[in-house]
Amino acid sequence: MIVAIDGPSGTGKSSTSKSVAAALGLSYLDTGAQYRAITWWMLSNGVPVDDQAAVAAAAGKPVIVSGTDPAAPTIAVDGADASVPIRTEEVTAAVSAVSAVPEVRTRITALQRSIAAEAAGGIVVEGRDIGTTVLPDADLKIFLTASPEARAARRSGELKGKEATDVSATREALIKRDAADSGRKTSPLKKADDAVEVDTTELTLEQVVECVVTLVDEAVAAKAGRDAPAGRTDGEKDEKAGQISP
Ligand SMILES: Nc1ncnc2c1ncn2[C@@H]1O[C@H](COP(=O)(O)OP(=O)(O)O)[C@@H](O)[C@H]1O
Ligand SMILES: Nc1ccn([C@@H]2O[C@H](COP(=O)(O)OP(=O)(O)O)[C@@H](O)[C@H]2O)c(=O)n1
Repeated sequence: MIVAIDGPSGTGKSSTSKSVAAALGLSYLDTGAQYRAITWWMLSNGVPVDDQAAVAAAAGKPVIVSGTDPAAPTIAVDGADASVPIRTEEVTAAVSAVSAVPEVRTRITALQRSIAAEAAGGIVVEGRDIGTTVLPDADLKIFLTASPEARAARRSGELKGKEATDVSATREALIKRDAADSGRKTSPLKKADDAVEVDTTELTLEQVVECVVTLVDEAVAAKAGRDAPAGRTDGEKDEKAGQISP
């Protein structure tokens, strides 16, 4: 079971994906953390993030490793834990420019596909282009939305000090990042045609999780129906299998 959850910032992708994965025993991948990690590496290594050619030339250098346990997801760059530094304002302001570089996307997309392929028990992958580009054959695609006001209020609730009170600055920064992510040439933020859209503005996190768990259960049932050979019951299938390999 592969579940793709996309949408702009503050719609609840990370919180929902982690809870759904934990509830259903699936792995979890935060692809935004990977783009943040490569951005942090560029900033730490003096690569000018507005210089596409410089970013492209360095795109293959950092070694990024994601841990996919939804109860304790991890992100490491060149062997060091990067979970704290990738959340700074500096990284947040630079990540859209770095993630728009095609060489960066090619590398990170390949990494994401290999992680999804290795997740034998299934995985929830969240980001911006999972349903459209990274995993177009996902069993279930969800696109989360929410009003800019709700998203800004949620995000500023997470920030400390002065930023926490400045909801309008957070809102402007969010809108700017959405525009950059939606407007880029390579793999923009976009709802896949076959994604289910869930507007979370008026929903609690618990309600969103419940809604997504129901959608996953339905997708699992539909997949089981598709995989069962036509015209045979499960009992007949077991009997037949038993004859071939006792
Ligand atoms: N439906 C919701 N109602 C209220 N707060 C929410 C809801 N969904 C998420 N949040 C909160 O909003 C913040 C941003 O959520 P997050 O899951 O990080 O969003 P995203 O990954 O889409 O950027 C978190 O503090 C989270 O707890
Ligand atoms: N699949 C993805 C995921 C993130 N990103 C980029 O990474 C940035 C950070 O993603 P994130 O999910 O951590 O952002 P938040 O919504 O948590 O603030 C986004 O603004 C995009 O520029 C992307 O391009 N493609």
